[in-house]
Amino acid sequence: MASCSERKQSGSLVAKMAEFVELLESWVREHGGFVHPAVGIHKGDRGRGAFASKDLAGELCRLPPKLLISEKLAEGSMAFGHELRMAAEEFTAAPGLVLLTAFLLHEGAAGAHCNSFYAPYFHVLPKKLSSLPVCWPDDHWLHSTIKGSHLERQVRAKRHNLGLEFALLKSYVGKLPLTWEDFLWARCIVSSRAYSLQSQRCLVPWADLLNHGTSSEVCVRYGLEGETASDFVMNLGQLVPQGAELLQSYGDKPNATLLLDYGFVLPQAPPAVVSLAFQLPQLLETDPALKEKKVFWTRVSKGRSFRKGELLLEVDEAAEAFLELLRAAVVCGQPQGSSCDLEEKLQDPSVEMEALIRLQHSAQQALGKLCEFEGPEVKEDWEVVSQQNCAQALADERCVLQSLVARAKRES
Ligand SMILES: C[S@@+](CC[C@H](N)C(=O)[O-])C[C@H]1O[C@@H](n2cnc3c(N)ncnc32)[C@H](O)[C@@H]1O
Repeated sequence: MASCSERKQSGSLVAKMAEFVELLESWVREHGGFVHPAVGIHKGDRGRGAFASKDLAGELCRLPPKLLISEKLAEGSMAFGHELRMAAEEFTAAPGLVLLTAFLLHEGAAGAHCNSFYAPYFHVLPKKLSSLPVCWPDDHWLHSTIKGSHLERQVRAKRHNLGLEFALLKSYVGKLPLTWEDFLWARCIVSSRAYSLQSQRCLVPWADLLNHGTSSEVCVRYGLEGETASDFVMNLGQLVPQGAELLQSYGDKPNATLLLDYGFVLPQAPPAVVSLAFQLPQLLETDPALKEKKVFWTRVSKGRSFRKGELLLEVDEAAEAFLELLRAAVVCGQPQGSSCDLEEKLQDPSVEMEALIRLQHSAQQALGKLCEFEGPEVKEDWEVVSQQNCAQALADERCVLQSLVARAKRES
C-alpha cells in the first residue's frame, strides 16, 4: 500500500500534469487551434487518456499546420537536417522517425526549462517509458521471461537498429551531449506517438493523448482537412456518452508489435508471428541432378543466407512461405534422375506429407523453447504490468505454434 508521503507526491504530480494539460490546451487555442472544452484528460483503465465530460459529437480538435511537428519541419529547422535525412534514408528503415527524434533532442524536449515554441506540448509527454521492452535495462530479469520467443528476437533486433540510429544521430547532433538514455526516450516517444499523414511522420500535440481502442471501441477519426488540407482534425463518428473514453486506432497490430512500439497489449489481437528453425538441405556432390538442384534452390530460397546450415524464419499463421521452402528442401533431399523436373516434384503428395511433418517438428521445437520464468517475488508496478504483457504476447505465439502443430498433424 502507498505511504502517506507517496500518496501526497503522486497527488501533486497529478495536479502538475493537469496544469500542463491546461497550458497545452490554451497554447493550441492561442495559435488558432481548437480543443473541445468538454474533453477531460485524466487516468483511466488504459492509463492517462481523453474522456467525454458530457455527451459529445462532432469536431474534437483542430490544429493548424504551425502546431504540427512534421518530419519536414524537423528537417528544415536543424542545420544538419538535410544531411541527416539523406543519411537516415540510406542507413535506417524509418528516416521520418529519426528526424523527429533529432528534433526532440535538438529542442531539448525532455528538459524542465525547455524554451521551444513547442514546450507546452513537450511538458505533457511522459517522462518514463519503462513498459517498452527496449527501455528495460540490459540485465533486467524481464528479458528471461521472453527467452526463446519470437518477441525476444524482435526486441533484440529493435535494440540493434536503435543502436545504429543512435550512432548515426551522434555524428550529426555532435554539439549536444547526447546520451543513450536521452536518445532512447526521444526515439520511443516518437515511435509511440507519431502519426502518418500524407506519407509524413508527424507529432500532433494534444491529439496524441488519446489511447488506442479496437475497431468496435474506436469513436474518433482523424485526417488533414481545410482549404489546403493542412489542418489536423479529429472528429467523433458517433455520439459519445458522458464518461466514455475517446479512443483512436493505432492500427490492427499483433500484440508483439503493440508491446514493442507502445508498451501495451490487448486481450484479443491479430495472430502473432513466430520464429521457426529451418535446416538447409544437404546437396550431395555425387547427385546427378546437383546442378539443377542448385539453380532450383537459389530460386526458391530467394537469396536467404544460412548460418551453420540453419535459418530462423518469421512465420505467420498460414505458414505458406515456410511450407514452400520445406517442400523445396524435401525435393532437394530426394534422389532424382539426372534430368528430373524439380518443379513438378513440388506437387507430389509424398513431398507435401514430408513438408508437413517437418513443419510439425519445427513448431513443436519452437514451443519447447518458450519458457515460463516467474521473476522475483517483489516487483515494481511497471514490472508486474510488463510481465503480464509479455505473458500475453507469448500466449499468442503459443497459440499460433499449437495451431501449426495441429494443422500439420491433421493434414499429414
Ligand atoms: C499516443 S500515447 C496515448 C496517450 C498516453 N496514454 C499518455 O498518457 O500520454 C500512446 C501510449 O498510451 C498508452 N496506451 C495507448 N493505448 C492503450 C491501451 N489500449 N491500453 C494501454 N495503454 C495504452 C501506451 O503507454 C502508449 O505507449
